[in-house]
Amino acid sequence: MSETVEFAKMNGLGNQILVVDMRGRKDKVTPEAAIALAADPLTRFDQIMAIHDPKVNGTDAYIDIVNCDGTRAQACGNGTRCVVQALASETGRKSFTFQTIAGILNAVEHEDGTISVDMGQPVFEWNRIPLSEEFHDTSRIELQIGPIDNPVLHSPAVMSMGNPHAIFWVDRDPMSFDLDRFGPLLENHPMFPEKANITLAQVTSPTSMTTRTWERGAGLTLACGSAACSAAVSGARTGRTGRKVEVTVASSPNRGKLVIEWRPDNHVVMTGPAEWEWAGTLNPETGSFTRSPEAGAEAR
Ligand SMILES: N[C@@H](CCC[C@H](N)C(=O)O)C(=O)O
Repeated sequence: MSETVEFAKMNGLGNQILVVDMRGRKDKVTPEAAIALAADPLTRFDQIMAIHDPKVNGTDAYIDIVNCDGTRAQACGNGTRCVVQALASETGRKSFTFQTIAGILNAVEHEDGTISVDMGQPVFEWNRIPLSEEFHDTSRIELQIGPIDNPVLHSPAVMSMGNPHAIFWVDRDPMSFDLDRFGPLLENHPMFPEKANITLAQVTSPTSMTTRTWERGAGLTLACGSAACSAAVSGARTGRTGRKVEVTVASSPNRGKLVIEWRPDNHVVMTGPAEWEWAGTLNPETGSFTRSPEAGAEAR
């Protein structure tokens, strides 16, 4: 049985995150542990952000991202902000460089407590998203759901922000769609050999939009940062918005906001909050856990 590690229950705009400290160890959080933690109402989460020792010079940590169904993800914007806040409060430092499966990310905590993460460069090539069918123009591909002559959702923009995303532009509040019905069908559509995160996005002005996401491996979450980045890129790419937008995440508590800028150097920078909730220890092999008494053990 492996020894326990410390973790923090956090959230990024309501996206439920467990930040797990795996530094100094060779093992990983197992899919079985993730599924067990996700099944307990107290530790129910969307993503685990497991902090490992750095693997390459010039980085502060390797981040292993695990969805609540036990699968691995290449990117998690909201979770990355949580990692920054956790490490900033531990070390007093303000800027960090992380490695994930998708590459190197730089992040900084600002004086007001908000955190900016450079999410890297969007990828539009069909075979790198990946799609199962060749499309030269991925700003609008042929894909629809609902009646053939009157589809409910159609012609998404597709891209990789490290992880695969499909953005369906809609003309009313994304909360008014049955995303819990269409999300699983689209996530698992044969067009996406590695599945996809499915987002509904509505333009509200040249500098603002509203989003709601069905996440690959996690389902309906309250917020998805990489989806907000993808929607912002798609908005600018198709001329719907400028390159810097305020994204209202419709499903998040109080319709929280992220600022997303697709910079001239092609990098996408996401800025928003992160919130610490409580701490505990867990077994990364089994998922058994204990909430630390000073953080309110009465709840367990
Ligand atoms: N919540 C995340 C995205 C998490 C990963 C996603 N479910 C996937 O499998 O690609 C975010 O804030 O970006």
